[in-house]
Amino acid sequence: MKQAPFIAVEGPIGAGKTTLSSLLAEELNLPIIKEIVEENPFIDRFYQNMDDWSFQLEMFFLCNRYKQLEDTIGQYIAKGKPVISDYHIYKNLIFSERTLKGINRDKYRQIYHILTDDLPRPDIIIYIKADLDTLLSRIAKRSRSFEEGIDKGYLQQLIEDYDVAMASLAVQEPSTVIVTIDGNTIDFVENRLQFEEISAKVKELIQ
Ligand SMILES: Nc1ncnc2c1ncn2[C@@H]1O[C@H](COP(=O)(O)OP(=O)(O)OP(=O)(O)O)[C@@H](O)[C@H]1O
Ligand SMILES: Nc1nc(=O)c2ncn([C@H]3C[C@H](O)[C@@H](CO)O3)c2[nH]1
Repeated sequence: MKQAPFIAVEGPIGAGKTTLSSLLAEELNLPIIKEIVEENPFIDRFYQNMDDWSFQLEMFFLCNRYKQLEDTIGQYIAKGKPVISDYHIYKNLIFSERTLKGINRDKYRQIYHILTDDLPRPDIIIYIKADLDTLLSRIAKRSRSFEEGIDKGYLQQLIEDYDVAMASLAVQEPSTVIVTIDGNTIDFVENRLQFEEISAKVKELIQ
């Protein structure tokens, strides 16, 4: 593994990406890139009416993450500095393939590839897998107003989409190391020992 790895934490909604990446950033003394959530002007409306708001929402996420990734490249990756992010840019495609339809989906896919195909990809992906009940209880625990009443079918579909996407990334980007964590049984929030096992594994990979 190269000396200055680019690490991304991924998984479906509420899997614990921000929590785990923040803990790892602290433990490994890494700068962290977090996705923008609260400032998103479309997210409330999207959860109320996905058909009407998905294109605006997906484009907003894509533009934001593209800009963040450009900044991350300039500040860290191009300078050979390690960095951890609580998402992989590929998540745009995972969500948009599910929420968009027809011509909008085709156009979005093209824009996604134009913007991102030449950008560096993470060296390590930490993929947190969790089932529907676990995600629903974590989402409830976090208690964001716009996620109240989140559609279970949508969440279940995303769980499956993530599995397919990770398998496809393993083929598309064979040099990327994917570390899969069972978010149902591993409690990296309350159980220090379990967190340390994860951080030891990441340390081993980046040394
Ligand atoms: N493994 C875990 N064990 C116990 N609690 C957890 C675990 N992972 C996350 N949590 C809790 O679940 C909630 C959601 O976690 P977090 O916000 O990190 O998820 P996320 O994947 O970043 O969500 P989003 O997809 O919305 O960005 C938080 O309250 C967090 O403390
Ligand atoms: N549709 C859609 N596309 C995305 O790229 C995307 N990224 C995150 N989210 C949702 C999940 C959480 O509710 C909340 C915070 O992660 O925003 C997304 N929703």
